[in-house]
Amino acid sequence: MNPLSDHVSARLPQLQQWRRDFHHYAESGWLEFRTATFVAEELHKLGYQLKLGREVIDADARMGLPDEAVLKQQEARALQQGALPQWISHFSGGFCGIVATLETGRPGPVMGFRVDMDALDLNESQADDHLPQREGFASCNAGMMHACGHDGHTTIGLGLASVLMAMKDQLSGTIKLIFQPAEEGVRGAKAMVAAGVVDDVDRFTAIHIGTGVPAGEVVCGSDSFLATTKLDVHFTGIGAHAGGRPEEGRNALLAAAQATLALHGLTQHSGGVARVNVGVLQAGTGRNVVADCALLKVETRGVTNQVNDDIYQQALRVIAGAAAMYGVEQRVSLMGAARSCTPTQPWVDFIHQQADALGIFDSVVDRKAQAAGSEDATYMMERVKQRGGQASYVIFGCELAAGHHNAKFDFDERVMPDAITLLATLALNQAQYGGSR
Ligand SMILES: O=C(O)C[C@H](NC(=O)Cc1c[nH]c2ccccc12)C(=O)O
Repeated sequence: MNPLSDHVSARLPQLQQWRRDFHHYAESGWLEFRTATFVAEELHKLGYQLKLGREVIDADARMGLPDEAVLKQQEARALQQGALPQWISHFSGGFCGIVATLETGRPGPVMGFRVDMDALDLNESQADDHLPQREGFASCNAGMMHACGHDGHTTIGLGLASVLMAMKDQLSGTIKLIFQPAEEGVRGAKAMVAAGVVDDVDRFTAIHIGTGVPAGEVVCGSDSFLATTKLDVHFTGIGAHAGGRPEEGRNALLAAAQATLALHGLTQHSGGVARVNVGVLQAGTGRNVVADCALLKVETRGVTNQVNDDIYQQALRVIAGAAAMYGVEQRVSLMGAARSCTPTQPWVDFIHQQADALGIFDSVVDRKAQAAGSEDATYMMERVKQRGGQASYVIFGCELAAGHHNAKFDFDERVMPDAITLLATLALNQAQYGGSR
């Protein structure tokens, strides 16, 4: 046994308790009020310096913010569910971000670690074969579910905070732990970058668990992120009597339906993988009324920023065309965005070497070929790289009960201590890093 593994092992019950609590009180993007107060309280108790809310989130750079009424109602819901009143004012109005800093007082780099805290807009399965349901920690919030593992990420962030504080005499430089809201829909990271949270970071590491990587494998420099743009489209037509005067109507429902079918055909690009998804289509108000309103929630993705931009421009033409076909108005709102981004090789090499040396992983690889998801941590990586720092994105493989974004998603909790062990090792052994900066 070594001191690090002792510290991690001693925290196993705490890790499970945190994770299951966050899972039970799942909160969607910009609404992580309860989660954020608990994270703040734990980090404060550990002795970290905290920056909260507006200090770490630029109000105007937030994308895809729920409206004022929802923010208010969800804050009240969080307080009813035990959110800590002494912290809530910092997060009020959709500012659920936290940056915890540990200055060791010894010279060394600023090491940044980023985790995300939000759930997805999804109803969790209530079937008996779904472990969180069986064990009583399935989401109690309708339409909100941790179906991507961010409950695990938040827990890994807190576990890392706890272990590093316990071993602070062996650290040098500065540790900066970033707890981000609203990763789903790629809405939160840009606002934290705009607030300057990574401007002083020399070596940046973001993480994800699962994503199809097998248990026991760690990907040290994932680079398969799709650039993406998220948009809401509002069609406004004219209502009319569907039997008596249909010709006087302008049908927003048909425009939305036409646009949806055409959008799903827009995935051809010689530059590589491109995707379009219409995840929500809402239209109309009554059976015998020509629908005067419709809403689409759309995303485009591409293997490069260029491919995504091209598909996005094509999507705008399709939307305008569908509106013209039916004589309705259309308005597009940008709801989120992320870039494709590659990690810096010297930092990937260091992570790889440290993961190998730990001996707790069956397989350590640099990258995975498959393009799959998007990530707004890419904004943070890009900023750190721009300023000459190192950045990577590490994926910890683990067994999943069902795929990401599925109502039966669940992950094997044993991935959490392994992730904490590697991340803590990067901080503890940073002096062994031989690359630039
Ligand atoms: O675009 C988003 O809303 C972000 C969201 N992000 C993730 O799901 C995280 C993720 C990144 N890479 C992978 C690969 C597989 C599953 C999940 C991911 C996504 O891609 O839908």
